[in-house]
Amino acid sequence: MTDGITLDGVKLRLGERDFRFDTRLAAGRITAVTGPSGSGKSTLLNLVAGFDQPDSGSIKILGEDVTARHPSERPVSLVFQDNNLFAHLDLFTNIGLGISPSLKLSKEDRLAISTALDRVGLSGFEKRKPGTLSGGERQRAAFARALVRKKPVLLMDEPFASLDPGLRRSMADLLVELHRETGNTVLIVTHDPEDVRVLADDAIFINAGEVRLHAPAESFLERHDIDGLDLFLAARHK
Ligand SMILES: Nc1ncnc2c1ncn2[C@@H]1O[C@H](COP(=O)(O)OP(=O)(O)OP(=O)(O)O)[C@@H](O)[C@H]1O
Repeated sequence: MTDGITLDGVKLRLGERDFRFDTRLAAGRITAVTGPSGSGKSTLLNLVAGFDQPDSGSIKILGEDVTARHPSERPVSLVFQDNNLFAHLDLFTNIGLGISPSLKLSKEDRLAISTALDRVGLSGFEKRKPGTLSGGERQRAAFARALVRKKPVLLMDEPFASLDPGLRRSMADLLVELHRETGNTVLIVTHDPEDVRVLADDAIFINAGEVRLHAPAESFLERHDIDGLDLFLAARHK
């Protein structure tokens, strides 16, 4: 197995909470990140993205040690809950920033932005500011920005949480399509066992700051011997 993301002896304390991650995630696979609220799912993504720094241990992405690297220098795209969209810039510009922080955009780049907006169903929204969009539209805009960045690692924190079931499905299909095209390494935080079934190659279950199970999606869904996992598997997205 080629390593996509490795957390080696990573320890971190945030307030009163301790986290320990010793995990290797295979390259080129979609891994669902599950666990109860407050267990450490977002913290795991923040460590990989570089928004949280481990107190000890190291983090590698595609074999390269990124522990000391600034978030902007890590080969990752993010779709996080707050969408990280700039309120004063229109959607076209927000997505363009995903390609070039100085907004030096070639003709191909501009075409890629239009195509990405089209793929997430936001054609015609180019001039809109994030504040004029619904929560689900903002999530889709964040997804479009991840599409144009073409980084080898994609980190998604509940990216479909504000979408209705129809849109969830089409965004999930788009993610799988993108993954087939690029072979990127995807971590997706979800509270929905259906996402594990439909989207994921592998799944991990985090509880109280540690990975308690890491398994291929199919066998993950059949496990009944892990504390707290039954509750997750019994959940149905409303
Ligand atoms: N900067 C911080 N200072 C203190 N505590 C923090 C900090 N960041 C996170 N925590 C705590 O660490 C725990 C894990 O947070 P995290 O956001 O990783 O959980 P999660 O599994 O993503 O939860 P959810 O499903 O609710 O989004 C929570 O109890 C949270 O309050």
